[in-house]
Amino acid sequence: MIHVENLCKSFTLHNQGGTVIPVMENAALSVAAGECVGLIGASGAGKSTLMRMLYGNYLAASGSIRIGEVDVARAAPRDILALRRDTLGYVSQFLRVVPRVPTLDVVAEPLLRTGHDTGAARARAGDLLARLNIPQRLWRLSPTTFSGGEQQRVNIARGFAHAFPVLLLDEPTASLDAANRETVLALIEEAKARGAAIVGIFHDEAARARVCDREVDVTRFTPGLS
Ligand SMILES: Nc1ncnc2c1ncn2[C@@H]1O[C@H](COP(=O)(O)OP(=O)(O)OP(=O)(O)O)[C@@H](O)[C@H]1O
Repeated sequence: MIHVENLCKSFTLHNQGGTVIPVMENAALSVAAGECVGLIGASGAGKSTLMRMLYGNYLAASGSIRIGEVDVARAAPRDILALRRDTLGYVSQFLRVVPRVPTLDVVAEPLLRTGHDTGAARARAGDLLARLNIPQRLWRLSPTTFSGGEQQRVNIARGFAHAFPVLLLDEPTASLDAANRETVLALIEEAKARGAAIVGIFHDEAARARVCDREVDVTRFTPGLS
C-alpha cells in the first residue's frame, strides 16, 4: 500500500539567510496491507518529517511516495485531498476542530464525507466514543472545552471511524491511562486485521512491540550516512 523510494528532504530557512538544512536522503519504506511499521530513531532524526511527507504536508525535494495509486510527492492538491478523504487517515497528537460542532459529529464526519448515511455514521461514532470512555453526556458538546486527554481520545475515535486502507499514527497512546491505552492498541490490531497498512511513531516501547511488525530506524536516512 505504501512505497517510498529515494525520498529526499531539506528545509530552507528563509528568515535565517536562506540556510538549507538537509534532513533526509534516499529514504525508502514499504508497508503492506495488514502491516504496522514503527518509525524509530533519536529525537531530531526525522520521524515526524517523514510522517508529514507521507501525509502530503511537507513537500519532498525528490523521490516518490506511492500510496495506493497516488504519488503524494507529485500529486496535485485536489488529488491529495481525495486521497485523505478515502484512503489515507492521520491521527495526529492534537485535535483541531471547527468550534461548536458536537463531539458525535466531529467523530462521524470522516464517515459522512465518504458517503455513509447519518444514522450509521453516528452509531459508529457513538460506539467508538463509548469504547474510549467519553461519557455520553459530552457527545452533544463541542470538544473544544474538553480536557487534553478527552480531546486526544476524541481525536483517536475520529481517526478510526472510517476504515482507511492506510493509517498514520503519531504517538496514539501518549498520555493515556491504562484502560484507554489498551483500547487504542485493540483498535490498531482491529485495523491491521481488516487489512490497513499502518505507519506509527510510538515512544511507548511496549505498545510498539505489541502492534508493530517491523521497525524502521530513520537515522538510516540522515544525510551523509548513506
Ligand atoms: N519546519 C521545519 N523547518 C526547519 N527545520 C525543520 C522543520 N521541521 C523539522 N525540521 C528539522 O528536521 C529535523 C528532523 O525533525 P523531526 O521533527 O522530523 O524529528 P523527529 O525524529 O520527529 O524528532 P522527535 O522525536 O524529537 O519528535 C530536525 O533537525 C528539525 O530541526
